[in-house]
Amino acid sequence: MALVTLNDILPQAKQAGYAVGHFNINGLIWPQAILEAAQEAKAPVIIASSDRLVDYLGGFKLISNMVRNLMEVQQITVPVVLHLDHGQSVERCFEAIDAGYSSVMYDGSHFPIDENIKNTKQVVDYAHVNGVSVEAEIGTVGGYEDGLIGNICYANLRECVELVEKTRVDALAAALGSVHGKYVGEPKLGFKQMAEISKEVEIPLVLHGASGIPLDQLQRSIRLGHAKININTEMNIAWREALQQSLVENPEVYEPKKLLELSKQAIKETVHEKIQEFGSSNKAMNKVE
Ligand SMILES: O=C(O)C[C@@H](O)[C@H](O)C(=O)COP(=O)(O)O
Ligand SMILES: [Zn+2]
Repeated sequence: MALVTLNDILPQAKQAGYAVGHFNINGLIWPQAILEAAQEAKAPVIIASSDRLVDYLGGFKLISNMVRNLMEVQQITVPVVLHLDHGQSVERCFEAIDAGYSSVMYDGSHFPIDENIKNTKQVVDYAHVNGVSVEAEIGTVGGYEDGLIGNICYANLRECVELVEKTRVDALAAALGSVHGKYVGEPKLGFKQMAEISKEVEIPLVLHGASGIPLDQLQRSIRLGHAKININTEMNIAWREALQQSLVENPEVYEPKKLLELSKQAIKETVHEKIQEFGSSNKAMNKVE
């Protein structure tokens, strides 16, 4: 199956009350594990490369070819989106589109709203002509974002409505108290503001920094319009713990493939767990009406 866009999978997820998992890649075993889990669970899936890691991973073209080739080799039949996460400039989004990504996020959240809207609109115009979907961001997710440490800054309702109307973006990440990386203490999402934004903004919402958010808060966010949920940290913690176990248990082994097998399984198990939590298993066959 060819890559699909957010528009092929998020509207029906929102309507039916589940969310599609967005999983970041940090090396070859991540897309392998994510695709295996999604295929086994019969779940649509979003494979994302964060802009801050694109060059480290070999560049847009390599990532695009890698994901397409893995889909062929692994005989993947579930819908897969290849998405640029936290695109750092309009030009970087154009590069990802030219390299074959089926979706991009332009992260203009650190700009004043007028500039965020102007830049997001440029990305949307180019993306839509090329059949690619676009996610935008308003407000600041706490923790590590876009290569910078940010303090939480809630999305403003009026700005969300204005950005969506003026740019015709396909999905909106409205910062509402979530944090990238590990939470210190219990996550507390702003459900009052979430309900207000969800009422006024018709397009699917995106939850960043979802690692560590308890199931009840995830499910409440899904009921309030979140159809895309981003996970990176939980996969990486599972990877690290399994790698450490492999190294301790096999002091004589130096073949990377053997040492990495357990950590690949750990990534896969995390993706399986999240797919169950988000309610997207067995949703791969839903077609866009
Ligand atoms: O780490 C990145 O660059 C990607 C993340 O920002 C991703 O967009 C995300 O929101 C995942 O959050 P996490 O699970 O809390 O790492
Ligand atoms: Zn994020």
